[in-house]
Amino acid sequence: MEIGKRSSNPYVPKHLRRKCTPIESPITSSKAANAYAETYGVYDTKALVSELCKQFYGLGWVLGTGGSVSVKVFDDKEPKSDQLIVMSPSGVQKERMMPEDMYVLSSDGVVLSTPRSKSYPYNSPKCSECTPLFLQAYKIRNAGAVIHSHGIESCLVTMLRPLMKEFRIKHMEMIKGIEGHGYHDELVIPIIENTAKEGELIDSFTEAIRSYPKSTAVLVRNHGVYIWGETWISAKTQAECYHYLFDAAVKLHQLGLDWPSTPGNDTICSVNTVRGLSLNLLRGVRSCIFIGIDITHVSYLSDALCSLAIHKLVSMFRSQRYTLQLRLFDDVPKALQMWHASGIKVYIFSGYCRKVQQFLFHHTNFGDLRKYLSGFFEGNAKDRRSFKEIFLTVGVDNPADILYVTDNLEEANDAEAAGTGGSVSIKVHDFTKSNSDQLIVMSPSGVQKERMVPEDMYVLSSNGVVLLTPLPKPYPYKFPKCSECTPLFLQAYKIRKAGAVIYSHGIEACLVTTIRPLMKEFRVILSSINVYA
Ligand SMILES: CSC[C@@H](O)[C@@H](O)C(=O)COP(=O)(O)O
Ligand SMILES: [Zn+2]
Repeated sequence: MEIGKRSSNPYVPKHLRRKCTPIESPITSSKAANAYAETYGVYDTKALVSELCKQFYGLGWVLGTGGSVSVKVFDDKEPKSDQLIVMSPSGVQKERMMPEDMYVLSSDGVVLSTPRSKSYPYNSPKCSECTPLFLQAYKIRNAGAVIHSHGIESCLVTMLRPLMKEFRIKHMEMIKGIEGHGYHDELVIPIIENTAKEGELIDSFTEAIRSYPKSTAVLVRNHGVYIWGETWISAKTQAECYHYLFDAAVKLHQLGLDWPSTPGNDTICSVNTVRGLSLNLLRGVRSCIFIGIDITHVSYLSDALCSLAIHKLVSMFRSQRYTLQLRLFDDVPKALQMWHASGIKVYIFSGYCRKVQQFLFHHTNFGDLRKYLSGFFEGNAKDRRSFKEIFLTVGVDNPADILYVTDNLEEANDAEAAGTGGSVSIKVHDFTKSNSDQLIVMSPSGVQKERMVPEDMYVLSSNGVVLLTPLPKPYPYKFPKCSECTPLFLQAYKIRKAGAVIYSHGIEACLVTTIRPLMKEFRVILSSINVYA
């Protein structure tokens, strides 16, 4: 393991990463191994496990010191089977966990780092009793993270049919969230019998893992569930889906319904992928980027000024009678900064004279951004000569090395025809356009929704063309993909002129369709609650 060259652990969300100097010595002894166990890659994972403990406490999975969480320390130079393991301690209040409370183990279970003892009334630290079981999931299934939950649903679901050695469920959309399963698959999870001590589960647990190679969970009767995944994201996502399905089974049982025979709707078609332009700004090498600007980006003190010529506005501004500001969306300065830092030259291209362009980028809502710009060009996207002039001036051999960025699809097509390597809109909100012309912001597919930030969103034109794709994140995050719900959302926007659409997997929304399997409508009468469309 080479330590000195280690960069911050991309496996862990950015806000949890620690900035500190890595330890320089390679691991040659157990002392060095202990030193490695304190590097920031390990610290980041400790921070992640303590954050997950808090989150899982909120979900009721690790109440009363029950349950446990463990994640491998990602290291792209080591096979996963050799990577270190961070483990929550035994008998602790999970919602109060801090990174320094965590244990670090070698891949074969040797404790490399023990948390410091705390004064009375805390017990002296002890590694989780789940350790031997976690190690089996790591070893046999090559897991990247293992979660043990005491969530009440996972306990109750094993009690409904005390003689059953398996939990089975089908015809539930959330089954798709379990690795290796589709909507039409039946989910089967082994149930093992509880023992007085967690460690005594080891034989039946190991046998269950081996006998159910498709399962990524083992239920422990009257106790809880063990869940693992290739990465912490996969383990967590699956854990959420498993708990949802256990909850659904318990509720269906309460309703007197037999959950495995829940009828499905096999007529649902698979959704089409969205056609259109999906261009990621970081994909492919570009030597320079051109940004087209037009009047829609400029906000004025008074709407009445909108129709005035930009030159006049500038002179009015100079006369100090009005305030003029180039209003940019939050991600614009970030993008400019990022491109600038990575050596990409960014130019402004606009029908406005260069003086005006400079003036606007001098006075933005993020201050003077001219330092990120390499030049200003005046021209018309329709005029090929403008582009020829640009190619000559900036000195690119291949016009495809230029990325032309605009909020105007027509202009983008003109630029592309002139040979620039594609086009993408940054963002635009044109208040003059009607509702049906407005852009759509869409959450991405297969993501942890509670961790979403504005930069993770897709931007689509009103007819479903993807105009802006979020940047990819490092492992273990998946490559961005637009929501599978997109075609359905577009219908609600188009047919109902909706301003927003929400698609919920709320368990109530699911169960209400199951109660009367043959009914094609949900109706409420004589109720004090009215359902509004
Ligand atoms: C409520 S105590 C539960 C424990 O005995 C055990 O089942 C458990 O899940 C947690 O083990 P721990 O050793 O605290 O990590
Ligand atoms: Zn337990």
